[in-house]
Amino acid sequence: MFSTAARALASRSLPRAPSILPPSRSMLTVSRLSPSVAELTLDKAPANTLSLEMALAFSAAVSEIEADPSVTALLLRSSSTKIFSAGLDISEMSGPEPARLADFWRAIQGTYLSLYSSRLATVACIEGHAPAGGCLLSLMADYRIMTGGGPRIGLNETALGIAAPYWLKDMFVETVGRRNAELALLKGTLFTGEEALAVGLVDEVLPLEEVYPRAKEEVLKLARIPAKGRAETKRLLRGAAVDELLAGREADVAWFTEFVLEEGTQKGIKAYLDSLKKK
Ligand SMILES: CCCC/C=C/CC(=O)SCCNC(=O)CCNC(=O)[C@H](O)C(C)(C)COP(=O)(O)OP(=O)(O)OC[C@H]1O[C@@H](n2cnc3c(N)ncnc32)[C@H](O)[C@@H]1OP(=O)(O)O
Repeated sequence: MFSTAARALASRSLPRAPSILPPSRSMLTVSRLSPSVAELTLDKAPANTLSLEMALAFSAAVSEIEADPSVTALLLRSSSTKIFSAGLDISEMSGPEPARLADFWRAIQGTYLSLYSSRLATVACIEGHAPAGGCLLSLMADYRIMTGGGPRIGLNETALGIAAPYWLKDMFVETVGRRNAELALLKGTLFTGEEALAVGLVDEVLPLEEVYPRAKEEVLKLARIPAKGRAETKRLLRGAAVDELLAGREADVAWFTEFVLEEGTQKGIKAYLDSLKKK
């Protein structure tokens, strides 16, 4: 059964990410695939990491697209075929200034609140790697199409000595099932496209050159489903999860900041960041 609050959610628009900084549009591009379908391209070299500014720009772009009533569907992709998104910008969590760290997490929550609760039909076109926060971005979509072979997707937070927040963990459990999620989360598994398909983390796997054309075909198809019923169904499926985070947003910020600022966590994050830079 859905809570009264979750039902109420269905009849009002959701709060968006806080406007801490003016969103920069240079990290994202928005275009139209058709009069009713928008395409949002992550374009922040080299790895489409989610910094505070990128997270705010992402939520602002989704809100802007949604504000146009003629748009019913959204395709999310990366300008790079190598990396969809390398997840959260780890330098935001290494030796952070506490107030910025808290704003950073609010902005990350905002990406989830904006896309997971979106009225739009959404497809993620995952041509390259999508670890951790990259996997989060794709999990928020309604349908995921990924390249087979090389790129990896999954929640590898434990490998960094951190943990996925409960709302990301919940979305992962909902998608791949309890046992698959436990196995993957505890080990920090990153899946190939084929492995991800086997556990239900993605919906289709194709050779690289076929991923984007197929993603376009799917989003154009989804755009033709009557928008009102689809949006209402989505709210019924996801409203309670969104509502839970809305009710406990600051408690989640406190959990994140305390965890990240701990000395042991800081050591692990710094070592991981250094290993990335030394590659
Ligand atoms: C309680 C806390 C809960 C917090 C939840 C956190 C979720 C997260 O998202 S944490 C971030 C997890 N992300 C990763 O572990 C991915 C790390 N990156 C990689 O494994 C690789 O970059 C890649 C497999 C995605 C791509 O490899 P490739 O060889 O093509 O590129 P690189 O040379 O490694 O990267 C290019 C460039 O980008 C920098 N970089 C990559 N990822 C991140 C990142 N997440 N944060 C900051 N910077 C990143 C990398 O250092 C390179 O920089 P330079 O060109 O300056 O060397």
